[in-house]
Amino acid sequence: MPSDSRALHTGLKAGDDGRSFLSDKSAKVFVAGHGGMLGSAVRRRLSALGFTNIVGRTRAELDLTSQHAVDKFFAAERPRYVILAAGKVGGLHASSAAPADFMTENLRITTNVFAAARRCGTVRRLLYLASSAVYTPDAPQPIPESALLSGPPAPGNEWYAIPKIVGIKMCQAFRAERAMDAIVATPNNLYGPRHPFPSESSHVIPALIRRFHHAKVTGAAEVVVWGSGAPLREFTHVDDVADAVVLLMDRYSGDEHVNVGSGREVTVRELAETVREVVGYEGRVVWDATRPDGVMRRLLDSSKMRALGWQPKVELRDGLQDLYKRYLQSCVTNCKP
Ligand SMILES: NC(=O)C1=CN([C@@H]2O[C@H](COP(=O)(O)OP(=O)(O)OC[C@H]3O[C@@H](n4cnc5c(N)ncnc54)[C@H](OP(=O)(O)O)[C@@H]3O)[C@@H](O)[C@H]2O)C=CC1
Ligand SMILES: C[C@H]1O[C@H](OP(=O)(O)OP(=O)(O)OC[C@H]2O[C@@H](n3cnc4c(=O)[nH]c(N)nc43)[C@H](O)[C@@H]2O)[C@@H](O)[C@@H](O)C1=O
Repeated sequence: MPSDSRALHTGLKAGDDGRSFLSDKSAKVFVAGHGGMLGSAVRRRLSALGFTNIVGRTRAELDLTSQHAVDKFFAAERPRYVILAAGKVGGLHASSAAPADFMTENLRITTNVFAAARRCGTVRRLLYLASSAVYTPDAPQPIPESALLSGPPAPGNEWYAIPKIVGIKMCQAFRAERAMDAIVATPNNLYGPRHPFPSESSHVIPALIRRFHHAKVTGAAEVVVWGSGAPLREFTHVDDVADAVVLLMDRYSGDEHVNVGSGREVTVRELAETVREVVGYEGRVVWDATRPDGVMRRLLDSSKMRALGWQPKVELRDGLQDLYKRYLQSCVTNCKP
């Protein structure tokens, strides 16, 4: 297996013509999932850097689960770079509530985009977004990239994790066949603007912002939070992850996926307290032990990403304050409990 991009798809890897990603700003970049939380952060970052030819499609315009539609799109658009940030995503409860949808949609999106990108023949580099969910709960902490496939993913989360492992392996397979310069970023829990705010299926941060806000405006005496409060999580702001994605597109071409995490852990209890303070809710927090904790700890070893020059900038409290401000702005039209 090649350890770098030498000889990958002759003429189609970043840098062959002396151009790195960041010196190729008029090239067409397809950001799949450009309307999502991470995809929109990547698009904002690329625009700010001066990229002039960013292409995105909503799901209504291009359903990535349809191979025919994806082939047609790639044949017509012929992008030079692809960032695959589309997929079915959700919190702890979401994938166990809809296992078949998580498996089929995420596998289809991955196989369709990889096949079409290869067939169209213009793609110099493709970056796939995996997830820290790929690691087994028994992995050493902080979790190195080498822990991949050292054990099964967390029970209940395999429907999301296994398609993500397939995505990582897909990149390695395409590299092994010298078919495409495909690389992988593996972020931990993300938060930021455009975080979806549905109830049961959302991640913890949007769920808590919404619940504390609703309790504040209705004068409720308590807010119920899931689990014991003891699990540790490493949250990373999407703007920091977007920086990592750009950096990898520019400087990285290797078989191994690259972890992306802020390096700062908090317990769910500390998170709930911070959200309570940011929202300004003065009532009690009650822990619902009938709800799952999920994995007790999942801290990534992101030393490889840092060695490439990445430095996360957004502090959790600042990111939460910004998110709550945006939530209040969106409440003008829609702020259901
Ligand atoms: N959020 C997190 O904590 C983490 C996320 N990741 C990964 O990062 C990536 C981005 O996640 P995030 O931004 O949070 O997710 P979001 O749910 O915010 O965005 C996902 C995007 O994918 C699009 N999409 C989903 N299905 C299809 C489809 N069939 N055809 C076309 N577009 C589709 C959505 O479009 P639409 O809105 O129109 O449905 C949306 O724009 C994902 O691969 C995720 O697994 C990794 C680690 C943590
Ligand atoms: C990155 C990773 O992210 C996800 O895994 P997760 O970190 O377990 O996800 P979460 O945000 O849902 O929960 C974090 C913690 O928070 C606690 N918690 C408290 N109260 C609420 C609450 O109200 N809602 C939710 N969702 N969680 C709550 C909850 O009990 C847990 O301890 C997966 O989607 C996984 O697939 C993935 O890729």
